Amino acid sequence: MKPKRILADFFRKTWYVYLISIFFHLISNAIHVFYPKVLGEFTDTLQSGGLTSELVVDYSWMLLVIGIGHVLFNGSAMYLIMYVGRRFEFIVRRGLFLHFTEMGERFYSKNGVGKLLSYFMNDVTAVRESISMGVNSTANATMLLVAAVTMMLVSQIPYYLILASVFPLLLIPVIVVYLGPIIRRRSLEVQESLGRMTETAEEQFGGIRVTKKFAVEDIMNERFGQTVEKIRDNQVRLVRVSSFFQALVPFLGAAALIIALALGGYLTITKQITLGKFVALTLYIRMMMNPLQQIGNVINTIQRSRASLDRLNGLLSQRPEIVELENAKEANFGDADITVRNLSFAYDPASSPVLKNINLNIKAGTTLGIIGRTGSGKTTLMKLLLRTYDPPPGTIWYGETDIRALKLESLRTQIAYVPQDGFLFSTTIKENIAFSDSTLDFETIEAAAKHAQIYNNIVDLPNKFETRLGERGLTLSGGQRQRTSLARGIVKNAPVMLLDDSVSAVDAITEKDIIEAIQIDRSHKTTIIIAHRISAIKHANEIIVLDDGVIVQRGTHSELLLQQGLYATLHAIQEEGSPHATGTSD
Ligand SMILES: Nc1ncnc2c1ncn2[C@@H]1O[C@H](COP(=O)(O)OP(=O)(O)OP(=O)(O)O)[C@@H](O)[C@H]1O
Repeated sequence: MKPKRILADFFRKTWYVYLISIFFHLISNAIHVFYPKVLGEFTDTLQSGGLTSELVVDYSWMLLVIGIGHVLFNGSAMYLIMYVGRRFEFIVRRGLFLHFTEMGERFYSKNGVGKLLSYFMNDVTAVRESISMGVNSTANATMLLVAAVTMMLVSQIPYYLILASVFPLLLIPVIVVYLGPIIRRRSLEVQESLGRMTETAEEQFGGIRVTKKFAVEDIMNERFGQTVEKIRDNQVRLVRVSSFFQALVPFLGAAALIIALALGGYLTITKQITLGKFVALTLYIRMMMNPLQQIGNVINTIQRSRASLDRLNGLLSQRPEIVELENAKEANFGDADITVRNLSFAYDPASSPVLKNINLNIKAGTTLGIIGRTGSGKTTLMKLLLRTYDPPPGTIWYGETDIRALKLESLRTQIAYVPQDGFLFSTTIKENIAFSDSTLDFETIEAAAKHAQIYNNIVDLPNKFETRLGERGLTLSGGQRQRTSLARGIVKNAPVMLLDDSVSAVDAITEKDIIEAIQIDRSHKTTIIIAHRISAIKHANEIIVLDDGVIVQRGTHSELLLQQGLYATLHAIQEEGSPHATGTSD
């Protein structure tokens, strides 16, 4: 896979805007460099006593035209460059977002939200600034420098005088080669510490309620303070070297001016050059100082933004780990059994497997219950059935097709997945429920809310289904959120439904109502239910008990109760006081 080169791609699309802008800069500078020449001629005319009031008016007009022409073309050139700079931001941010949506769970486990936000904010802005300012100032400054040197040459100022005056400026490239990599390295450190700060801030805002409840604000402040201090330290290291560089450039410009004044002054006094040429020379050298300063800034900014550009290119070059086959098939789960064959899976090849040799056959239209201790691999199995992680080839089959041969989008539209902590968006409850299909009619949404036992809570809210979550602090309780998320899964009416401990936050009576509703709703559709409470799965056609990644028991509720094992133990604990607690079964 070719590494991503966002800047090259962008320039390929927008080169003509830059060309027009550079052309405008060219005209603007071509006009501007007449300024010292006109003033030099004016000085000579004044010195020779030939200055008349008509000539004063003519010179004034010339200077006015030079001024207006310069401003007009320079302004237009700047506008164009700024405009494409903003387009760059827009295109890259959109591209980044698209890229993020393609990345899998493993990517998000490794990269925190804060770090990803910092790519969006800091890095994109750094690159945009450098290309806007960089192109503008470099084009402007280079042309002005070339034009100023050319004008000096054609103004019959002696070459040795020009060479001696501009000599200090020739040292700039040498300094750039030496300091550039140092600035780049330190900028990378700054960007990385900024990323860490955003990450910490995001985490701390997310966990602020826990922080307050544990009254550990001081510890959190201290932790956040450390990330900010790290930024400060890195910034200071960067500023030290970049300020030195920025100061050095005008210093060399000033040295050039001193040589021009001393040597040019001597030649003027000894009548080897005219006063007009001396004035023009000093004005040209002065004129070169601004562009030199600009070039100094630009080089500085470019070095810094190269660190950001490398980060962005590196990020965009990462491929999603779950890749669809070229000839991937549409999923059609209407009457497809789900088969799991010899499935073993580890999140990290270096660590021990989380699932070991799992074998299952879930007949189309039946219900499978999964129970097991925490950390036994239940959610991992769900994730593999959804292919949010890639199972080994040939281990999970929908009908006759290996899951890896299915189109990802069609696989996931055929499955309704309801996680334990379903995320709700800051939009209306109706939109949250109809998340998979915004065209759903209201009756369907209402029916799903009723099945999920959340309907009565919703109609009690100020705007019922149109109530916006998050607005004016309106939030739902944990159980209400879970049931809304369940309604979102039910409304999808998918051939396969995966409920991952989706009724854990409701009371026993509500759970019973929900399970009954789901049983009716999905009587001929495949449903897999993970639960910690036996009451949520005991109706299933088959129940498996997972322990440390292994299926240790399987059967129906009554079959499992007859076996001595984890299931009966769990049942006894949950039904304390019932006959199972004393070791008998029903
Ligand atoms: N993204 C991940 N990367 C690495 N290890 C993981 C990841 N997700 C889960 N694990 C590990 O895999 C094991 C099984 O986790 P899993 O979430 O499947 O268990 P579970 O049975 O669903 O647990 P619970 O009942 O608590 O939800 C655990 O040891 C967990 O630490």
